[in-house]
Amino acid sequence: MEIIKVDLGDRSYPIYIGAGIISELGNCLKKLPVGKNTLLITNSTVRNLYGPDAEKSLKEAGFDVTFGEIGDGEQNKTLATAGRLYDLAFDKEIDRKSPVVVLGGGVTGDVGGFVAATYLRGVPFIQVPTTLLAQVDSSVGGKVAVNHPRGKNIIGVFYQPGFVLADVNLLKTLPPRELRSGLAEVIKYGVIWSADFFAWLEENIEALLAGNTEALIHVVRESCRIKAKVVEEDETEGGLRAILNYGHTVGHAVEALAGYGKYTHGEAVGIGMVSAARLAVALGLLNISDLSRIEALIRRAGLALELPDNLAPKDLVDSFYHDKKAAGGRLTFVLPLSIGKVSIKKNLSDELIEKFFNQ
Ligand SMILES: NC(=O)c1ccc[n+]([C@@H]2O[C@H](COP(=O)([O-])OP(=O)(O)OC[C@H]3O[C@@H](n4cnc5c(N)ncnc54)[C@H](O)[C@@H]3O)[C@@H](O)[C@H]2O)c1
Ligand SMILES: O=C(O)C(=O)C[C@@H](O)[C@H](O)[C@H](O)COP(=O)(O)O
Ligand SMILES: [Zn+2]
Repeated sequence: MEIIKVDLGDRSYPIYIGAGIISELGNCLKKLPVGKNTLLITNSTVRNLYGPDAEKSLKEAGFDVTFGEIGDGEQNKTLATAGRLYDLAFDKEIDRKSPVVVLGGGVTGDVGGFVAATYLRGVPFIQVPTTLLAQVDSSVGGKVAVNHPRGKNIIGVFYQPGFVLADVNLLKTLPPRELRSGLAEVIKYGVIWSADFFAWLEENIEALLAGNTEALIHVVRESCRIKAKVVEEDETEGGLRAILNYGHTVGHAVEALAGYGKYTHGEAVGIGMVSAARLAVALGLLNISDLSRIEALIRRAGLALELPDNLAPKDLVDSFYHDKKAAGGRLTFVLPLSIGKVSIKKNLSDELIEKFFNQ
């Protein structure tokens, strides 16, 4: 089992990475000063697949387990779902020492984490990510949230987990579409931070798509290492952390406008990364050959490059103004300057953005 540390003072925590380590969940939890009464939040799909393994490990380590099951899909990442989990937590006498263990993809992690952060003003919280996207991104860094009908992750807080346990063996049952979706966030790290990692992905994308264990461990490790560095420097997105939002201004707009669940988060981010890279080329910030490499890798990952045909440019641009990076009515875009380097642009005129997305 490998360990990557997220260094945040008294909110520091380990990310455990390996193949076949779900059996260690209970032992890892025993190291923390928590009570026995555990709420295990998962969805119907993941409960059938891995609920028994997680429950067994927790029980063998002496924990009592209550399952909190949510519906599968982005459309369930709502305050109503959180409300049902609060009711269950109350009924099961979850107290300030009771660990909330979240077993699932980013949807379960975000809504379960939001409940852990807000119930009793915060109870211990553990992330057991079961999708590639959740292992490389959503389980790390403490952004927890639910959606508003008009915008992604509009209601949320920063709340770090006690640890993250990423078992890549769990990815063996992941539908291919979800593996591809996770690769979008993986490619993001190459573009925003590391030309070497991007080049490694160009070499190994087929192995990843085939579910090769060593390749998956490598991407989970490298992605978590990069995300940890960014979060350590800027936990609550005062500045640098916005680079993790590369592709998300357009991506979040596509998800919300198409109706939650039509595009996966990764699919929408893939389209958003291409749009932002093309905007960077139009502004003379990025050269065409880097754009071509970004487009080619996203295409090879099996992801779409183009915005949906039926999406009205005006609706798209309007939704940019609700992006969390927008402030004082001004839009912010994360634009690549080269592979491995991005810039957070706050001074782009509204006219320029409107013209670009209307063409
Ligand atoms: N908090 C953050 O920093 C952060 C970062 C990135 C994304 N997100 C959020 O994460 C969400 C997307 O997460 P996601 O892509 O994991 O989607 P998801 O949670 O909906 O999971 C995708 C699908 O895979 C299924 N699944 C999960 N694990 C499985 C497994 N091991 N085997 C088979 N099926 C499995 C799920 O039931 C679901 O149907 C979005 O809401 C996005 O906004 C948050
Ligand atoms: O951790 C971050 O910071 C990110 O931006 C990671 C993103 O991949 C993730 O989708 C995040 O939830 C988006 O954040 P938001 O603040 O734009 O909702
Ligand atoms: Zn994302």
